[in-house]
Amino acid sequence: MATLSLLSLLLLLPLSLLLLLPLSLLFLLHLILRPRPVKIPIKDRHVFITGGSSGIGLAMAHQAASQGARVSILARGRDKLEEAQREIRLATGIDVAVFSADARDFEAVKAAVEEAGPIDVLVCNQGVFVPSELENQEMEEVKFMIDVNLIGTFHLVKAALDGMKKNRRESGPGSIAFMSSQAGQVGIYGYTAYSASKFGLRGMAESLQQEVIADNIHVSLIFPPDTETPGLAEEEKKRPQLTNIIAASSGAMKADEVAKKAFDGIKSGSFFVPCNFEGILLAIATAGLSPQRSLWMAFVEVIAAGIARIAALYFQWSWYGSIEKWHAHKK
Ligand SMILES: NC(=O)C1=CN([C@@H]2O[C@H](COP(=O)(O)OP(=O)(O)OC[C@H]3O[C@@H](n4cnc5c(N)ncnc54)[C@H](OP(=O)(O)O)[C@@H]3O)[C@@H](O)[C@H]2O)C=CC1
Ligand SMILES: CCCCCCCCCCCCCCCC(=O)[C@@H](N)CO
Repeated sequence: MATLSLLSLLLLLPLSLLLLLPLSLLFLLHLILRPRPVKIPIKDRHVFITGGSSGIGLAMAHQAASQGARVSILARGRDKLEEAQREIRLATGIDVAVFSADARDFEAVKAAVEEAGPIDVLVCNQGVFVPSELENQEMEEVKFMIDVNLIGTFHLVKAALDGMKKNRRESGPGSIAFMSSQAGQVGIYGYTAYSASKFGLRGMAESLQQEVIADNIHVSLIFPPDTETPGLAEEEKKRPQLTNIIAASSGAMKADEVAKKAFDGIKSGSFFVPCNFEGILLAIATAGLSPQRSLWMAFVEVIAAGIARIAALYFQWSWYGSIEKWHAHKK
């Protein structure tokens, strides 16, 4: 009898410890996770999407309209805006409002945002990408990417925030989403300026979330891989071969799929919004001091941190291998 209970104790003890460890970790995380979970509805709300006349932004405008949102889209080109409007009307029977403005022009952005009316969900998706080694890129192109992708997003937030904060109590939680890129999580050959503009969005998003949380506004950062859009088709004409090789580490997606992931992330109030499997790995590997609302994701981040670092080092090994081979081949 005594030996039996000793035996069961010997077996049960490590077993219960094994269970207790993850359970107490989950409990601890449950206590400390901030900001708290939130749900952000789309239906009957004003969704304002920049770069909504093409690619990912257009796919998001489609989806928002068919989910019953009031949609506004902003871009520079009038023709593409009107074409997008026709296309969405044809597919959903819904009219989106269109605004022609350059995100680099603060006054123009302010005028458009004011005319559109208070925003519930702001999607800053406008973006330009001209891949090149920095050595072969003029400063003009560097500034172009920083201006449109990063400063343009500042313009939008500055223009929209006041209206978004007002009426937040009546109309429920609001969202500000930034379209980053997987190149905003890891530096990629040929993307010195583009990656800098997208990494900048992360610093902006982390700080902004702290500033607007008390106003019930929730920030999302979306990280798509290569996505089939008119923009990518243009980009591919001049992409350095090494950029192609390294970017192929993550599978390409369709604009519709990215738009769907983006809205799922926005609706669940997720701070990081990865779009594919590699994106989930990247999100875990680059979690850093980012806010996390999901208990499950926080748990995975803690448990997988070491493994994720090994995976990251493996990718660096493989990329530097490609770079070495490329230079050897050139000689
Ligand atoms: N496609 C991809 O592989 C990936 C894209 N992304 C990001 O997703 C976003 C959308 O990309 P994608 O759909 O491919 O791009 P597209 O080139 O297909 O569309 C870009 C949109 O942004 C608008 N835009 C560009 N410059 C400005 C500006 N200065 N002011 C206002 N609007 C502007 C364009 O309209 P107009 O030119 O008329 O102004 C267009 O509506 C970008 O931020 C991009 O960096 C992230 C990862 C991968
Ligand atoms: C730890 C595990 C890591 C997992 C895999 C890492 C894969 C990284 C691939 C990065 C691809 C970048 C594509 C940028 C697309 C883009 O923004 C341009 N098309 C311009 O629009």
